[in-house]
Amino acid sequence: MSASDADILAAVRAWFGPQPPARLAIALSGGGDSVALLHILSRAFEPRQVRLAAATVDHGLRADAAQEAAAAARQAAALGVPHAILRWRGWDGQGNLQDAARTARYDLLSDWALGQGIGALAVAHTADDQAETLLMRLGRAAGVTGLAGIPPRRLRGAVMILRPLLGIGRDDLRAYLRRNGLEWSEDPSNLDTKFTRVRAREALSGLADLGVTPAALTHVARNMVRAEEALGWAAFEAARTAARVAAGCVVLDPRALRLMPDEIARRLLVGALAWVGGGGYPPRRRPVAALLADLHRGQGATLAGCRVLEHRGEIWICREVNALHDIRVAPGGIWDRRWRLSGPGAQGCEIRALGAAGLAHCPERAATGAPRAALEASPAVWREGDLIAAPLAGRAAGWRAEPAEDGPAFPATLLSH
Ligand SMILES: Nc1ncnc2c1ncn2[C@@H]1O[C@H](COP(=O)(O)OP(=O)(O)OP(=O)(O)O)[C@@H](O)[C@H]1O
Repeated sequence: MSASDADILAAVRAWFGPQPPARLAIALSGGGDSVALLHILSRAFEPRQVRLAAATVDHGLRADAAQEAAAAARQAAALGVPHAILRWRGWDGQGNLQDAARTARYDLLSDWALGQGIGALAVAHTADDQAETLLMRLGRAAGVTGLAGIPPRRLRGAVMILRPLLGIGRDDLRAYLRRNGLEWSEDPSNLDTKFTRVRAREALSGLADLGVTPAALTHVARNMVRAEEALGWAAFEAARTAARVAAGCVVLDPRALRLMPDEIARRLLVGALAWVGGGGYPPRRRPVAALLADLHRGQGATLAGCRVLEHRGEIWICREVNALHDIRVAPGGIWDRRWRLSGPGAQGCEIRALGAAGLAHCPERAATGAPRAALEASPAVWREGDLIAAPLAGRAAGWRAEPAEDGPAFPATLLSH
C-alpha cells in the first residue's frame, strides 16, 4: 500500500523540523520526483511560513529540453511559485558530459538562489536514488563513508542543498502525482542501460525478495551515517593526543599512530593530507594504506600534494614544494588557500614558496624545529630575486604569516558533519 498524501506531507514536515527555512529554492527538472517535491512543499507549509521559488536548468542537450522547461514553469505558476529558466550552453566537449552538466546545474541553481537571497536549495532525490547509489558504491568496494550514501543536507559553497524526499520511495511519489492529477516529463535517459544507475535500478528490482529494498538500503545509509560520525569523533579524539600543528604542517606521534586502530590512523592521515594539501578529493584507500605501511617502516612518501616524512622521531605532513611553483600572490592576498602574509615595505613584493634557494638564506631555520621540506614549502616574501622575509623559517623581518582559511582548523576537520 502506498503512502497517503497526509503521510507524505507529515514526513516532509518532520524532515524540516520545527524551524523550516523562511525561503526555499526548489530544483525543478520537470521530472516526476521534482514535480512532486514542488507540490508537496507548497502544501506542507503556509506560503507565509516558507516562501518558495523554483528554477529549471535547460541544458540544451535534448530536443525537448525547452518545452520541458516551459512545462515546469507552468507547473510552478499553477501553484503561485515564482519560477526561472536557467540556460546552460557551456559544454566545451571535454570530459564526461553527465558530470559537466551536473556541476553546471548545481552552479547555475546555487547562483540563482543566492541572487534571490535564498541560501537553501531543495533537490528531489528519493529513497530509490539512495538505494541505487549504495548498490553502485558496493560495486566499487566502498567503506563506511561511501555507504553513508547521498547526504540529506550538504553545504555546497554558500548554499545548503536539502533532500527532503530522501526517505520516500519513488513509487509513493508516483502514486502521489497520479492522485493529485499532476503531469511530469519522463527523461528518456532514465531507461538507457548504458548508464550504471539505470542498470542498478533494474538490478534492485530483482533483489526485493531478499529484502534488499530502497527502504532497507536507506536504513543502511542512516546506520552508516551514525558509524561515520562515531569514527570521525574517534579520529578527532586520537588527533588531540597524537597530532599537533606546526609551521602549517600536521605533526604526528608515530608510536601513537601504530597503536591506534587502522581505520582511525587512516582517517587521521587522510584528514591531515586534506588539510595540508587542500586537494578537492581525498586520496584513495590503497595509496593511503601504502603510506601507512611505509610510515610504520619508518619511510616517507609524497601523496595528495603533501610530503610525508620522519623528522626527529615524529611524522611531519608538509605541503609539497613542487606543487607550489606557480602559486604567487601580492602581499595581503591568500597564498595556497592557507596563508596571508603582511608586513612593512610591501611595495613591489610577491609571496611565493621559500624553496631550497630561499632556505639557504635563513640561518635562523634550525630554531624552528621544522624539517627542511616543511620550510621550503612555506610562504616567503620576495622582491624580484631577493628574499625579504620568511616568517615561518625564522626570518620574520617584521612580517607575519597568518592562517587565512575561514574553515575549521585541524583536527576539527576530522569530525563528520
Ligand atoms: N535540469 C534540471 N533543472 C533543475 N533541477 C534539476 C535538473 N535536473 C535535475 N535536477 C534536480 O536534481 C534532482 C536529481 O536529479 P538527477 O538524479 O538527474 O541528478 P543528479 O543530481 O545529477 O544526481 P545523479 O548523481 O543521480 O545523476 C532532481 O530531482 C531535481 O531536483
